[in-house]
Amino acid sequence: MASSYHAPSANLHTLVNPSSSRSLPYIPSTSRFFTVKHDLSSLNLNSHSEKFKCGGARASMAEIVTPKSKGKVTVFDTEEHLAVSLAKYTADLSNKICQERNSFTVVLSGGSLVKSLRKLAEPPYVDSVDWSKWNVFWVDERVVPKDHPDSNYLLAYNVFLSKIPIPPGNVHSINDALSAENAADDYETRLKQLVKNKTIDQSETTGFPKFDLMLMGMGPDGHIASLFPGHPLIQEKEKWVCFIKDSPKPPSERISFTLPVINSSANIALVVAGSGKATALHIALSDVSNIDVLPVQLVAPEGELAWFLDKEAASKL
Ligand SMILES: O=C(O)[C@H](O)[C@@H](O)[C@H](O)[C@H](O)COP(=O)(O)O
Repeated sequence: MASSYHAPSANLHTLVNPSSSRSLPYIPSTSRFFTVKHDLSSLNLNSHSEKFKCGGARASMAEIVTPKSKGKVTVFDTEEHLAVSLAKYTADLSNKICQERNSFTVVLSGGSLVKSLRKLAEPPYVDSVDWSKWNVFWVDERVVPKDHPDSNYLLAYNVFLSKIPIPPGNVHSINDALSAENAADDYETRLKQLVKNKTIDQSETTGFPKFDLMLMGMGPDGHIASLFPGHPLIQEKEKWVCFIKDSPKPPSERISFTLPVINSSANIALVVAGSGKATALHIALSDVSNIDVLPVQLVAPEGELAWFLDKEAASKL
C-alpha cells in the first residue's frame, strides 16, 4: 500500500497537540517512569548501574526500569561500550536460539546500527558464533543496485557480513533488478516460502513471520525501518513487505517490513546513539501524550524489546 504522502513540516520540537489548538508547540512532559542524569556515574534511580570490561577499560552502563511494554533500556556512556554490549547480547541470543531450534533468523536495518554491530565480527564472537545457522534479512532496503553507496546490503556486507563465515545462500537481500513495487512483492513471496519450509518461524498469534531478532535503528524523526511519521504505510495491516516512493529520507524509493511483521518478532533491539535522537527518544520512552504518534512508539513485539542507548541519545530522558 503506497499513497500520496506529505512529509510533516513540523520538527519534533513543534509537534502539535491534536486535542487542543493545532498550532500549540509540543512541550515534553516530565517522565513518569524514570529520570536519567547526564553523568551516568551519578545515576541513582529505578536503575541498576554497573561497571563492565570494555577493551581493557572499565565502562559504565545503567539499566533503566520502564513499564514492560517499553522494554529493557540500557544506557552506555559511549557508543563503543554500546557496541561491545550489543555484540554480547546478539551472540548470547544466537547461542540460545540455535540450541533450541538449530537456526537463527536475524533482521538488519540500515543506518548507524550496522556500524554498532562491528564487534560481532571480532574475537571472541567471530569464532564462537555458529554463523552457519544464521539467516540474515533486511527490515528495509533502499531500491538501488547492491554496489550502490546507498545500499543497506552493501553497508552490512562491508562492516560485518564480509568478515564472518556465513553461507552466501543464507543472506537474503532484495532483488535489486526490480522496481520498488516488484521488489517488495518478490521479497514477501520469498519470506512466505521460507516460512513454509520452516527456515523462518511463524507467529501462532498473528500468522506473520516471527523473526528471532530484529536489530533496528531509529531516525531523528522517530522513524523505524522505512516507516515514517504520518505516512499511510504505518497503517498497513495485511502486507508483509511494502514499498515507498516518497521517503522523506533519501533515497526516496525503498521497501520495508510492515509493523505487523516487526511486532511479531521474538526479540527486537532498538539501537539509538547521538544527541540528534534525544527528543524522539524522550517521546518514545516517556509518558508523553496527545502528540502525533511516532512509528517508534508503535514498536511492541510479541517477544522482548531491548533498547541500547548512548548517553547523548538518553540526555532528555
Ligand atoms: O535504510 C534506512 O535508512 C534505515 O533502515 C533507517 O530506518 C535507519 O535505521 C534509521 O534512519 C536510523 O539511521 P541512522 O542511525 O543512521 O540515523
